[in-house]
Amino acid sequence: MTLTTQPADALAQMRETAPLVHCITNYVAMNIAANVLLAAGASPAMLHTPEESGDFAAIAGALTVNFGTLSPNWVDGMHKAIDGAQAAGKPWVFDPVAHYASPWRAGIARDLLARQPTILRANASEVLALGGGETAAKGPDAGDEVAAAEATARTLATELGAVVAVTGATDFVTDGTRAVRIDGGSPLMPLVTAMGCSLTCLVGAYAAALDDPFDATVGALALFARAGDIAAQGASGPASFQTAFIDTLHALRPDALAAVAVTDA
Ligand SMILES: Nc1ncnc2c1ncn2[C@@H]1O[C@H](COP(=O)(O)OP(=O)(O)O)[C@@H](O)[C@H]1O
Ligand SMILES: Cc1ncsc1CCOP(=O)(O)O
Ligand SMILES: [Mg+2]
Repeated sequence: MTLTTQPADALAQMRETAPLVHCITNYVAMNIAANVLLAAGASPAMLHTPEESGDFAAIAGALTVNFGTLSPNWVDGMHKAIDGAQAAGKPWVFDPVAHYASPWRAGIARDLLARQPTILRANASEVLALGGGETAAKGPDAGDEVAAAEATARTLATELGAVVAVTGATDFVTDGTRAVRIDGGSPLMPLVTAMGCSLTCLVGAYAAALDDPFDATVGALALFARAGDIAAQGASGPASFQTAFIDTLHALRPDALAAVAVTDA
């Protein structure tokens, strides 16, 4: 097995650490992502202004950068936050939401990728397009299967020296050497906005608590997969699923993660 720290132990460590996570995320995601982190056992802070983002990133356990709702002032705040995190030796996670949506956004994605993220978390269409591939997607929703993006993810991980997580019905995580697939979750997950953005923030929480960013990423994705399975059982649609999902994150005990299928790829 590729993992040194299994998802159950990773969850216990993350909760014991209760890491402060500096999340630069979009207006759509701020509320649900903060609630996801609190329910899972981390401590979120959603702030982005360049006047303070560098100082704050240095005192947080990890930084996450998601550019879903972008403006020039935010871009400045992102770069200052990355400066602060890197100077303090803290990991940072990049979520390039719909980076192919406009030439301006694509250029900013290239600039941020050049800043050496510790972890890249994206859906299959975003990963495919980062590798120069064709995608059917135009906005934040994926239009491609994870399997179609696995080879690109391996190449990107090696080129960037980062962990790359491609999410969808079956998630794929690689650092260029190790690779796993994670099954679970629910088809209701892509029907709730900002689930991926929330997951990116949670990956940051795990990266703050664990030394190995690969194990951290797999741990966070395994928690989402298991919580998605459980929450879907009592949900009648996307809205009740969202509520049940946050309740499940709060109630879930580490030993429940033994049921998640994490297989070498
Ligand atoms: N069809 C599906 N079945 C099960 N889980 C899914 C499905 N689609 C997405 N997920 C899960 O939803 C979460 C968000 O992933 P995804 O929808 O790919 O991100 P994004 O919201 O950025 O497009 C991940 O935990 C992923 O595993
Ligand atoms: C709908 C939307 N529009 C801009 S950002 C955003 C949220 C995207 O969230 P996710 O990538 O998690 O689906
Ligand atoms: Mg997304």
